[in-house]
Amino acid sequence: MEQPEKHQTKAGFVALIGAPNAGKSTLLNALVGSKVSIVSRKVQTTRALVRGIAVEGEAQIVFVDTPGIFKPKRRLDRAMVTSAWGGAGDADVVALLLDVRRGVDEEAEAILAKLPELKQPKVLILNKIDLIERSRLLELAARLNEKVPFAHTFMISALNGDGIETLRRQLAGMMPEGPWLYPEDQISDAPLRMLAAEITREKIYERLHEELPYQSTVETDQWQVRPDGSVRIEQTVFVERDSQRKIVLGKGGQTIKAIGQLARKEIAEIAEAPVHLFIFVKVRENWSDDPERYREMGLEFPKG
Ligand SMILES: Nc1nc2c(ncn2[C@@H]2O[C@H](COP(=O)(O)OP(=O)(O)OP(=O)(O)O)[C@@H](O)[C@H]2O)c(=O)[nH]1
Repeated sequence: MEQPEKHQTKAGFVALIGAPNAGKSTLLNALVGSKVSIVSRKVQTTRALVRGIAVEGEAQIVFVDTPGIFKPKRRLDRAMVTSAWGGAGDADVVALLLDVRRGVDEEAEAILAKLPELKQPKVLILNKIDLIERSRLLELAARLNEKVPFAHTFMISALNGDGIETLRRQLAGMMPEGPWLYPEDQISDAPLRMLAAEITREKIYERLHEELPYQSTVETDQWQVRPDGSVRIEQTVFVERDSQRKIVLGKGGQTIKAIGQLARKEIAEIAEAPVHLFIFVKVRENWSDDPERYREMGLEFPKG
């Protein structure tokens, strides 16, 4: 008889599904312990699949951070939703993350109705427990488990870390046996240039969320390591109209300069090198109907 290996490794994928603002990015960062996904108070900031990789004992857990699932209207929204469900279909475990304050609203109902289509084991993660009373929490957990048979229910606060360790341990136990999928020290396989674009986009949102709702996208065109070890990065911000370009530039270029300074600091942290950042702002009418922009974001271009 074959001896079982003493230290059998495990590895697999966990798809995080949830309505916008449920706290997916915050949770991913807490689980992985490093900033790999963009956290923002604005909804729908996560456009592409960003993976964070956590290691727990002998297990490697690869998290697929899905864009918020909501009712798609525009083409870009539809691409995000398709990408979210696609990511879930490939995963070993599907984790539904809910904001306990919002309870079972219309959006949660829509997700719950679709969950049975997925074959994988499902877990329920109730987030933001720091914001509601325990009795309401237990009632919500019971109600949700009546709707969908979840393998586990976790109650956590992604923000203050409550329940995170237990969640990571249990998920690790659910991973299939097999060799690790990524090198041990790797926390994200999202290319650095994509992360850099996300960071700049985050700064634009923080600064201009009133004036420029969702009508911009950022791409990293150049990532050049120089002989002194510093990195020269060129990025383009695409907007749809010249009026938006003026807003992004600001008076005498003040706005883009401020955005660039903030972005440069954070990009230098992930690049672990000094960064020279050059940002260009271009008008591209209907960029949200251009297949090439979708490829850059790692999304399928939805037809029609
Ligand atoms: N009080 C509290 N706030 C939280 C908790 N988790 C997340 N938040 C907040 O909820 C907001 C949304 O969190 P995100 O992580 O950006 O949400 P998301 O689901 O990733 O959103 P998208 O990427 O836009 O789909 C942020 O302001 C977080 O700080 C929590 O456990 N408690």
